[in-house]
Amino acid sequence: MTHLELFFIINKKAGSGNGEQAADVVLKWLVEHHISYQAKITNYQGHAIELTQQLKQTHLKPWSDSDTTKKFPLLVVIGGDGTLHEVVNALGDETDIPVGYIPSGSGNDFARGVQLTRDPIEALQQILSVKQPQPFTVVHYLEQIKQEEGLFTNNLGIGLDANIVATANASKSKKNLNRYHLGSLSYLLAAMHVMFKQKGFPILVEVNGETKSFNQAYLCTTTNHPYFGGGLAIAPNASPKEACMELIIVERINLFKIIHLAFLLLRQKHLNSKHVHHYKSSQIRIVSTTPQFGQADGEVISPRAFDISFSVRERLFWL
Ligand SMILES: Nc1ncnc2c1ncn2[C@@H]1O[C@H](COP(=O)(O)OP(=O)(O)OP(=O)(O)O)[C@@H](O)[C@H]1O
Repeated sequence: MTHLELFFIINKKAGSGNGEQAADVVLKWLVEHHISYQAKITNYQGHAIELTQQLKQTHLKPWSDSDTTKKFPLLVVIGGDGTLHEVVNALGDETDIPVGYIPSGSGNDFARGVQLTRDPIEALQQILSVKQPQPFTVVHYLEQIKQEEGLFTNNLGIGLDANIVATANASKSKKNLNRYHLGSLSYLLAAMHVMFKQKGFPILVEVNGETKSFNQAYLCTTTNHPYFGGGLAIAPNASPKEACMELIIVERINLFKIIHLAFLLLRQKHLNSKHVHHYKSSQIRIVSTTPQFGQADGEVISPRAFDISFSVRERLFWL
């Protein structure tokens, strides 16, 4: 018996097939323990948005409407950061509808950021034992030029990190590596390629009442928790439990210095570099006038200019 009515959204393709493996063990465990559930499988990019919107119409409800005499309908995502991103955005302002999560992507940065186990059965048992959701910070973004808005759970980057994700997704090697469950290696290959190709670009930043301009930005990432790129601690002190986000700007420097900085990043010492600028705030605006790739939670935004304002929101997760 459980106090929850479970609705799963499953991306079997996440993590080069990890999603399918995780779903198999989780659903088998539930059957063995006589716990009923409903499961919906995503068939294409964006499908998790549609499935969440359907469930919102029919079953899901805000935690404030929970009734102790009835099972609470809980949406649980099995997939990676991109699938979670779609679900959180489909729920939008309804941040009081909790989301459970069983991470099974390749990067799993959100799971790292909220210190959630990456063992599917442990994550499931945690969901079943929890009695109420807990709030975490997510970040709202509004891009003024194209009038687009959304939420991210991890980070939104303009420049290098976005270029790496776009290059990896476009590469033929990703498909081949995915066949051998080595999808993450395609990001490393793309990083080595793009690190040298990414040019500096001008940005303007408004943060904590000050306006700052950078002529040669290289990486410009706003983040909700420490990790990006599958466990790299770009903002080691960021916390999704605090009502603020962090902005990291790295300037374009020569190749030797970039390589040195990459080693500092691996040792979480990069914030000491004079080429790395670090801000913490609950509101940030970034203007980037030359077309650059963007990425939100690992989902690519094709090259464009950005005038983007960030603010923090509280959202409930069932973790
Ligand atoms: N059946 C499907 N076929 C192809 N793509 C899908 C399918 N279902 C979902 N997707 C898309 O797959 C993309 C990647 O999913 P997700 O981010 O969950 O996995 P991942 O990239 O392996 O994990 P992470 O982001 O944690 O590294 C998302 O954009 C999602 O919309």
